[in-house]
Amino acid sequence: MHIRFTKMQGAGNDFVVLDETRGPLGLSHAQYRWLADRHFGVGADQILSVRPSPGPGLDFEYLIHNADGGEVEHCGNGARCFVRYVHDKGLTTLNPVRVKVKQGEISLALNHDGRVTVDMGAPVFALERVPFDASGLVSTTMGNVERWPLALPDGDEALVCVLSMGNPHAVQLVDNVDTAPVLVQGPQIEWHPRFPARVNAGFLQIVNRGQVRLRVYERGAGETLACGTGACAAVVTGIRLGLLDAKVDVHTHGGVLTIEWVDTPAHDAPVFMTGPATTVFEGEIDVPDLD
Ligand SMILES: N[C@H](CCC[C@H](N)C(=O)O)C(=O)O
Repeated sequence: MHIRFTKMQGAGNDFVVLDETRGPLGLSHAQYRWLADRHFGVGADQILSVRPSPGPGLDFEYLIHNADGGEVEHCGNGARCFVRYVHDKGLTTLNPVRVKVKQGEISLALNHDGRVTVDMGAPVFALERVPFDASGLVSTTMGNVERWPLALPDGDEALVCVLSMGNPHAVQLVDNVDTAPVLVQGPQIEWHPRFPARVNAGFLQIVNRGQVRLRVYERGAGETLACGTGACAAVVTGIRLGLLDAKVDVHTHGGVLTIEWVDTPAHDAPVFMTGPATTVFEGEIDVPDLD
């Protein structure tokens, strides 16, 4: 299948963006995996599909597939690239743009400084909605959030806060992201049996109440240079731990994301993320028939 695509990146998290507004391409999971492959395909952390509005009050639908081919609920850096794409391609002049994602609806706005602000929706802490199996575990509480001891191989343990930003996240505090065991614990946490849908593993270093450093080992993609939903999950966690203020700059290997969240008694206020979105190149490619 011959397809056109746009390569984009948001804080180094990179994407192949497909225009499916005239109809779905009908790609298989194996073909998504091939497109994301950095040796045999184009190379990307995720594949984003732009689809027409599914109904009233919505301007577009947005599908996300991880590099491993699996479809997921949400992608924050991808959302910023999405709104840049639909404006640059002349698919809309609306600003903000209301978009249907698997997990719900989000609002995306292009700012005058070229950055993009996304209403990422509210975090979800109900364990069954992450989902996280806490059976038999005893949590400890810090600030007003529970931390769960995850048993890892070789007697290791990670103390994680779990939440959903539409997609699942497990966030732990580390002294220094540069020396944190991201590439060892990352896959161990991603595939931990207590996460039946797997999970994105965040490693959060608090610099001060307005600055953090973050590395994320992403479900279905491995460590990425930045993770938008991961940045939201990390800041929400830090605020609930009592360690962060309501507006935080998240320093990732790929750039800086600004996250804003005002905690309320119900902890259900929306999270706002602002950051860059850049088109790298346009291309076309023959995708092999793969089931
Ligand atoms: N790997 C994530 C999806 C992409 C999230 C990330 N790229 C972002 O910017 O939020 C998951 O499986 O839930």
